Amino acid sequence: MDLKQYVTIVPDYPKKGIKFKDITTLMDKGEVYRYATDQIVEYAREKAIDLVVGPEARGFIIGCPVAYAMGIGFAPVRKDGKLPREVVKVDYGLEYGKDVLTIHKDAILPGQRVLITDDLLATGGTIEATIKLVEELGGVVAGIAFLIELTYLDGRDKLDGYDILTLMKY
Ligand SMILES: O=P(O)(O)OC[C@H]1O[C@H](OP(=O)(O)OP(=O)(O)O)[C@H](O)[C@@H]1O
Ligand SMILES: Nc1ncnc2[nH]cnc12
Repeated sequence: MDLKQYVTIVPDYPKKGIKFKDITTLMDKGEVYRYATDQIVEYAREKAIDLVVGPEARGFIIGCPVAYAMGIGFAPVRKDGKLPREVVKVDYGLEYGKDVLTIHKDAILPGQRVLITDDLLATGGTIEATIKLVEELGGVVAGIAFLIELTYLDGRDKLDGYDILTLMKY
């Protein structure tokens, strides 16, 4: 299936010069959303994943159905102040701003093989920060899966040494 036809490109959102890749027009078509999810599930099975971790908010959209299909857990990475118990934190930058990401301290058991999911790899700041959180808790980043990779940014360089699946490149 050609997934790209279901992604809508929105110019100058949320800032002038950004070509926003809107995946809602992929997600709202059940067979297309399932096809994309199934590709990531297949990858996660190959990597013998124990736990899926995804950053707020679009990492949840990709990661939760994968975790459900595999019968494994999902641990959310959230922006500062959103998780109710003890967290570890990291600062990060992204294509159009910067922020703080957090994860619950007990979200990952040491040695668990983690799949990190997100909709899109841009500068790589979000996933670089997510990797730091997973590794700080003793998790092993066994794979990273995205729907979309923006190859005109250098996100992949930040993730050097990690195994990456991307379903679409722009
Ligand atoms: O590779 P990067 O430069 O870090 O950019 C990619 C990140 O930016 C977007 O999330 P955003 O922070 O806009 O949050 P949202 O999912 O809550 O909209 C996107 O969903 C990725 O998580
Ligand atoms: N160009 C883009 N489109 C959609 N989400 C993004 N997150 C960071 N850059 C993005």
